[in-house]
Amino acid sequence: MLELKNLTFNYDKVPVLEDISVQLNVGKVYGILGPNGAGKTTLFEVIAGRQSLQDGVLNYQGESISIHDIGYLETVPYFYPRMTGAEYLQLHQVRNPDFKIDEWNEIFNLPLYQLVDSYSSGMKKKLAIMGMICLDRPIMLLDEPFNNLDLEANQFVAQLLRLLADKGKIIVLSSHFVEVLTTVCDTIYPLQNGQLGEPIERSNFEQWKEKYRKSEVEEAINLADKLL
Ligand SMILES: Nc1ncnc2c1ncn2[C@@H]1O[C@H](COP(=O)(O)OP(=O)(O)OP(=O)(O)O)[C@@H](O)[C@H]1O
Repeated sequence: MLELKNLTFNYDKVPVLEDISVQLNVGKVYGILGPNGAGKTTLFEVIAGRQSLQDGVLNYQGESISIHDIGYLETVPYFYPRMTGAEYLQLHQVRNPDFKIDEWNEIFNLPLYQLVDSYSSGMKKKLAIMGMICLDRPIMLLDEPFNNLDLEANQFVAQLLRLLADKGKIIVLSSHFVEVLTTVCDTIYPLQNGQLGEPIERSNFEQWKEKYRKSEVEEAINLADKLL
């Protein structure tokens, strides 16, 4: 279990995350849904150790979390310049020599012997996903994993995340797209005003989607209608 207790984070005294407590279980896919600037990336970066833990507790299986427990897919993955896709994966393979690069690439179909600089954004995303699978960490955090992926890759990655959860991972992803989250997740947590709202469970997704569409989108479109 991944446990966040009273997690609080500020950027220069501006609060972004306020007293977040949640328990996330093995074998489940969790979605974090929040508007732009809600703090999704900050939350992932604090859990992944990219931002220091200012206040609160982060435990995995009852012990203080280690960065080696976590695989983190950034919204826009960073790659060293002048590196090929194969070299990137070989670096990850040091941690998991059993990872079969060529077999996995039969699925992702990337030009692994070209420089990553020459890849499209979607290709870079696929490479970063391969890297994360290779690391094979028990907790996988994915910030907007579907951005830049084509439809087929989108569907594949969605099912892959379910498969990884079924094989014992804790998967946490963010997306702006409700439809995507409700397809993949077991539970969705809204993040707003620095706090996680009540969890929405799969059995309530349909009902919640109706309400969500009405409250958020209709309000915005009514306002736009007045302004046009
Ligand atoms: N390095 C930083 N320094 C100061 N403030 C920051 C920094 N990074 C993010 N913020 C602020 O923290 C808040 C949360 O940002 P964050 O990127 O976590 O949101 P998000 O939910 O991931 O947004 P989006 O959906 O647009 O990606 C925003 O108000 C943002 O301006």
